[in-house]
Amino acid sequence: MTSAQAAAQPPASGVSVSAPGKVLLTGGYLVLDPRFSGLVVATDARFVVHVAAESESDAAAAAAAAGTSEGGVRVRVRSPQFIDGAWDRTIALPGSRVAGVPPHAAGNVFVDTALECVFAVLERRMGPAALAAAAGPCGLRITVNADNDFYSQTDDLDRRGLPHTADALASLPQFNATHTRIADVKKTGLGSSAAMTTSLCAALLVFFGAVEPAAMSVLVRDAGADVDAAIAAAHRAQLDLVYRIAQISHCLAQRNSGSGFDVSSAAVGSHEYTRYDPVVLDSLVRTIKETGQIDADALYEAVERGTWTQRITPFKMPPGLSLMLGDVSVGTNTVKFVSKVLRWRAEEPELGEFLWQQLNRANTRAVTALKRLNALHAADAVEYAASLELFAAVPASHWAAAIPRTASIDGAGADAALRDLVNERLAALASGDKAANIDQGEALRLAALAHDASKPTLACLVDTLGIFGDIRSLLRVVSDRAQVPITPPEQLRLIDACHDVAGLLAAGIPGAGGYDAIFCIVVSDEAKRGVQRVWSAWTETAVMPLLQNEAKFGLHAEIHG
Ligand SMILES: Nc1ncnc2c1ncn2[C@@H]1O[C@H](COP(=O)(O)OP(=O)(O)O)[C@@H](O)[C@H]1O
Ligand SMILES: C[C@@](O)(CCOP(=O)(O)OP(=O)(O)O)CC(=O)O
Repeated sequence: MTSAQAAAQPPASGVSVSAPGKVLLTGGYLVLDPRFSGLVVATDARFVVHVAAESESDAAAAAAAAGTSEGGVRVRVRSPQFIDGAWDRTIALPGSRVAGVPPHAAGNVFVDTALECVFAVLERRMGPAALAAAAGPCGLRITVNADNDFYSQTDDLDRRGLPHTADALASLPQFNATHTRIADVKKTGLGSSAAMTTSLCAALLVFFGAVEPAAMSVLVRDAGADVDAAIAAAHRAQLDLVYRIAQISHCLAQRNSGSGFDVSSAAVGSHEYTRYDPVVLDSLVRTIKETGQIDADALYEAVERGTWTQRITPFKMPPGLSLMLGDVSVGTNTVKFVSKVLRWRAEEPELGEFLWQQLNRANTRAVTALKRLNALHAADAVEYAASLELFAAVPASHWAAAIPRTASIDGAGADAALRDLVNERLAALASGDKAANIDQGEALRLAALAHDASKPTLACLVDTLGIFGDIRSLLRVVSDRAQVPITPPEQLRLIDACHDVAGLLAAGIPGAGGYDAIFCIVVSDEAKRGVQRVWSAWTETAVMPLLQNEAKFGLHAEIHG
């Protein structure tokens, strides 16, 4: 038992824990397979979950309304941003089964599964009587709030007569009401269920003393700092406990699909993610299939003794680079996309594997280039700043035209027939693309600059621009073969238009692709404004700039009172 567990007197005014949203920049689909990894950036849009002991007067009023006050720990969950954001629950002890209680008995599968998983683990650790006592006589009140970026705000901006701009978005109240039911809200693709599940699990574990608040930020705090090794190890183990419970709970709630990169970034922030081997959940999933219920033994076994093989390597955007996300508000059905892509992989296994290997190479090169930018900045900040400035003076399409890439695969050792097939598709798909027209003198000047050995940062920036282009091209071939609109022409046209902006470094369609959003990485404020201008003038689809910045950390806890 840790010191945190021993001091299990819940804080009087409760606990707040927040977790960030995510953007998967590279590794869509590949990251479902533990052989490959993805780069996920955590955003500063956060979910905030507050857990507190229910006051006696509120509990009495609720019990009177429900006509009951008995039967396990009462938990009232509220999401005030939704017209139907109310879920009243009892959690039976012993057993930790969750049941709905009128008048708000309707379920929320992510909330219910998180409650059941956390209580089942706490029950094992603390015993049912101590857990019930720690919950207090009146039960718990849980409040869930999400930053505005998680849901499309365009309807509310229209209602208020405001334009679809970043400034107008910034003027909206925090945790803006959506005026809608939770099932009808338009999501932006930042991973609401993962951020909600992770912050909810963490807030409960902190409230009951199983995890110390300081454990939440252990990875950020301890990076390079001189900290007590034993405390750091204890905190890492506690963060790992949160991670495992959140991962299991989210996985069960979304019926076993998904690589878990979204829960992982909600827990620890931006990183390169290689998924856990799903075998760790086999026995739990099997018992659920057999009985329709979560088996507490199998759950406890997976949490406390399971072999979790995920690899998490923290990542930070290089200095001076900003991530932008344009919400296109149409939406992608990720589960449907994933099942179609996997079906195609089974139909064309050799081509599929070949493309996965090519994509993996391009994804790895993208991450290596971004990491190299960090290293170049550390080595010579003056050269770095000067190169950023040179790069930002020229439209991305001009750099691309001056340093042309063939977008073809030349890999020695690659299967020649597969290589020819992919190269043919790459060429055919690119044949209608708009090419930038720059005069030869300008092309020569830019090429000389990009190859100037005294400007390694500039060379790396130009290379990064090309690598993200290669990723889009390869995803286009996957999209074409699998017949899944991962790279829809509308989105590619928008990305093309963004390449007219000076200072655009990279662009793509995050995660599963499709119609959720596009991302851009820019190297200057002027470039940010340039991209925003392209988005606001875009008439083919509405593009809403989200208030995107990289999160500085994953989970974060605050204790009240
Ligand atoms: N503010 C919230 N309060 C409670 N539950 C939420 C909230 N936002 C999202 N959720 C849960 O997450 C679900 C949406 O998850 P999902 O469709 O997987 O979208 P996403 O890709 O954003 O995670 C909702 O149906 C609900 O169960
Ligand atoms: C296809 C994927 O590899 C990436 C999906 O990324 P998104 O960011 O599109 O995810 P959602 O928020 O669930 O829609 C599936 C996965 O890894 O889970």
